[in-house]
Amino acid sequence: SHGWGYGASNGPDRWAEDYPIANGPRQSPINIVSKEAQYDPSLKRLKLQYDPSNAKGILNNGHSFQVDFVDDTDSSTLTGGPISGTYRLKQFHFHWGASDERGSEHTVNGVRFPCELHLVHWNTKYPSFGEAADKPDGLAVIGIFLKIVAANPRLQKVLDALDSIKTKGKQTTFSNFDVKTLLPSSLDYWTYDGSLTTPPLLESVTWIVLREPISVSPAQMAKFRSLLFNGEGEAACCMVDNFRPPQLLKGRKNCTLPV
Ligand SMILES: COc1ccc(CNS(=O)(=O)c2ccc(S(N)(=O)=O)s2)cc1
Ligand SMILES: [Zn+2]
Repeated sequence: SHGWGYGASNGPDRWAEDYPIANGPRQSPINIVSKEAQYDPSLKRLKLQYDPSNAKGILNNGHSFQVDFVDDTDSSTLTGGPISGTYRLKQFHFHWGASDERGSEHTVNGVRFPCELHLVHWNTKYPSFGEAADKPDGLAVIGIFLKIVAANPRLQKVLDALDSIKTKGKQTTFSNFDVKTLLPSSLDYWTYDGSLTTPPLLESVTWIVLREPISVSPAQMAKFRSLLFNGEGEAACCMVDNFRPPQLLKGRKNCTLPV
């Protein structure tokens, strides 16, 4: 397996060999130090509108699984917050650990969560996602922590679909899903300029990390861990620990809290 991954031979510590930007000035994720976050009165509140009919499919991409959205209109968008203009929802996916004490990519005051949800949006000032993906203001990703509390019924529809995409490359239709149901009650956030957390590690992401986690149960976490990194018929390798650890700030403002 020569491609990048999360194993000893192809994991985050070796990505710089094929993707030198891994050592760049605005890499993600980072550790968020809440007391060092500065207020920025110019920041607005997040405005999210998601149309359930835009949900298209669910795919095991060999690194995580993602739910893809139709993004040819402005019906599922992110506006406000730290960004200007309109960003369209492209997909959402998760990162998680082999056990509950790790799994998130961002950390808060050194605390790791068992899972982190990423809602990936692209700037409509560019003609397409592919065109936006390598621009400094091209993407905006909302990060939401999952915390072991109780079962989250809003996750169930996603988790129930995992049985049919167990191995790399498998996908199935996934329609009529309301992303708003995955949001916590507060949309307070930290924000900073960063990158994709997987290769190609493009430094094109305005990160918006919500302060309030959503809940997940141990049984639901076991469902995430039932996925496989490998393709059908290959040696089984559990899809776990698919997270990049926090990267150096390199002079960036730690984070800026909303008004
Ligand atoms: C131009 O070629 C390209 C451009 C972009 C990609 C990445 N694909 S992607 O946007 O779905 C994401 C990867 C990682 C994400 S994270 N964990 O930071 O939210 S988002 C691949 C090929
Ligand atoms: Zn991600």
